[in-house]
Amino acid sequence: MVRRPRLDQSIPMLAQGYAWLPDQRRTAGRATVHTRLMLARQTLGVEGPAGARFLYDEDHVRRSGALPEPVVSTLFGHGAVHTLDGEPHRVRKAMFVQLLMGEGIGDLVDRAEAAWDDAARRWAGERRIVLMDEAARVLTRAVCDWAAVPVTDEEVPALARDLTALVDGFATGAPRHWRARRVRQRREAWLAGIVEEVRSGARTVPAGSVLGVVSAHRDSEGELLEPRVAAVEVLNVVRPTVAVSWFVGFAAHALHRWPEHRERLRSGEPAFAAAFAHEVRRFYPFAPFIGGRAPREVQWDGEMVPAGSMVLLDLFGQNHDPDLFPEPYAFRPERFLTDGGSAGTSAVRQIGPWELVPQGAGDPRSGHRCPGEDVTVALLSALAVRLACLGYTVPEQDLTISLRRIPARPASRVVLSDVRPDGQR
Ligand code: HEM
Repeated sequence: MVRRPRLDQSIPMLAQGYAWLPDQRRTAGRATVHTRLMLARQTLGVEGPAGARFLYDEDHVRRSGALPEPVVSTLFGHGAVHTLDGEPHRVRKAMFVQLLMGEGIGDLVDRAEAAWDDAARRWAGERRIVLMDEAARVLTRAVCDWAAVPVTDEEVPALARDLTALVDGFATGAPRHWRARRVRQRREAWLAGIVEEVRSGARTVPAGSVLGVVSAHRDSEGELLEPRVAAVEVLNVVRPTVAVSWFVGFAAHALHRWPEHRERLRSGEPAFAAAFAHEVRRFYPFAPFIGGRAPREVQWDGEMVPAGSMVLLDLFGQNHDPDLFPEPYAFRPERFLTDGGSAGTSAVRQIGPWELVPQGAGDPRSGHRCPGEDVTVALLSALAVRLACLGYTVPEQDLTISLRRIPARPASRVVLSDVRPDGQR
């Protein structure tokens, strides 16, 4: 039996960030911990493949009405796929799977590479650049073109800032939270207007594009989505794609700390680039945990979980579980390769659905696992290779990554100077 705290732990959770659940597990000496969140609601923290399986079973945990209002009003949007269960979720999720898990993502990657190459020529003329901001612009340009969201080159920097703000403000009471709420109101209204233009025929979009598919999507009742909800779902493609800029920042951090990986990335060996992307996603803190609410009393790990309790899966904790990833605090892309990672002969090893969980666990087609994982790995692999091929200097700056800040990032957002697209360092 694990000790159950009486007081709400929301403030310690926000103060400790990614270390909050791992610390509680260390104190309790076991993988399952009890705590209280969201006005003292009983909360169970789980970790590991069995805990993940438990959470992804809809008999045990439901999402509808469970996600905290501040997260829905900033990161996901009201009515988002993240907040649905059962048949409504299945129908909406199929739309995302169709858009994000097929061959179309090659086109998105090509656009991102072209936008990066354009930007890199400009960086060469500048005294210094902030890499995470630049990567957000590159990704905004690419994903808006790919998704058929109409944005001019002049509008890209402001949109990139807004999309970054939506990601940056979900887990804090600081001003960046209130900015994210305002941005969401404004950008949803803008995109809802565009959806209405598509539906009325005033705007034409390529068949199969994100904007076209979401505008025409019918829910489990056969109804079109309200324009505002359609806008939420277009943002749920565009916003997280731009969030890959966090991983680009972490990739630069890794290349700075462990420059021995640069040469192999530069060689363009696809398996190594993918393994590097997986290790960046595993090693660095980004999505802290996921959760939902128990619809009825359930049992887990010898613990009674009352109806209405929150259940959280510790994503950061599981990605650093030594039973799954030996020496979890060593940055080793080779852990994701066959043949111990020997150059030229290795491929990416099979990764179990409940093992590596930076973007959730299980099957993205049937559960809530992120449908954008293929997009993330493809974009991150491509941009990490380009980053490794770039010549630059890393000037004096604060590259520390605080585990207390959610979402974490290098404090300086990675400043580069003397950038040379030719790759001479
Ligand atoms: C930037 C890196 C990304 C991270 C760290 C990330 C992380 C996550 C996490 C943790 C979830 C929740 C899983 C769950 O609740 O079980 C999720 C869901 C989702 N992600 Fe991502 N994601 C990323 C990129 C993307 C991209 C690039 C897209 C789309 C292009 C995307 C679209 C979605 C959608 C639509 C959902 C909701 C799935 C559902 O509820 O069924 N994500 N993501």
